[in-house]
Amino acid sequence: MRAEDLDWHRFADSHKLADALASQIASDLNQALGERGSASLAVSGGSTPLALFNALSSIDLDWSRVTVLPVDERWVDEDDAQSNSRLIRQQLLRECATAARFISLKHPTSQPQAAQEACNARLATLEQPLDVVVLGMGLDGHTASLFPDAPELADALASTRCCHALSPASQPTARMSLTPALLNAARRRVLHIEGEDKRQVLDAVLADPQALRYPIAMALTAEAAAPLQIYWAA
Ligand SMILES: O=C1O[C@H](COP(=O)(O)O)[C@@H](O)[C@H](O)[C@H]1O
Repeated sequence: MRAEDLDWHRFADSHKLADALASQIASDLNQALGERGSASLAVSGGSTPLALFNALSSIDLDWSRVTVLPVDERWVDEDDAQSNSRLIRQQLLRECATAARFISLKHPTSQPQAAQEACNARLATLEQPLDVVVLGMGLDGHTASLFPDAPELADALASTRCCHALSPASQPTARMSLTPALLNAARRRVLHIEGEDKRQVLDAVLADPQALRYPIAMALTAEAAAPLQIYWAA
């Protein structure tokens, strides 16, 4: 696959991107509510989605029938500044979106490996496939918490379950990540990246799409349920 074969949505800045992506997500969620009575949205953590969360939280839809969950979690307390759950609760589940149901990946175990069964059981209550998945990407090519230097990466990529625990050597905390099996089955799949440096990483991935070196390559598979849309801002 080449960069020009992907479904690119390019924006001059993060705010224009956030407004456009929030409108598309709201439209997808409304369609799901109309067709199935409920909707689901899996979002990334980190710093990139802040403007998106802000734009989405001000959109009026029936959030009480929407389930929101993180695509990954850092194994810290949910009130820790590093917690993706905390970020989503504080920045997305407010204003119009306060009523959304939230599914956390965090469990009270010291390591995520001990919570993998319980986390998979919790996720099994979700209606599948997910309606919308918004992935991010790090400069090392990781997406969700599928890190290139995690010993569990190959197992997570091959898993048929919903989530997998990983311990990336580069990260201060272990992680829980949704798996490609769940992420790639979504009705809408978006990769939200910003900056020239991340665009160059994506170019490198396309030139050498080995999933273990660049875990984001798992999202570029032709076997996914929907094409991957790239939302990029300079
Ligand atoms: O650690 C994480 O990093 C990625 C990328 O984060 P960003 O700060 O570069 O936007 C993120 O997508 C993931 O959810 C998060 O846990």
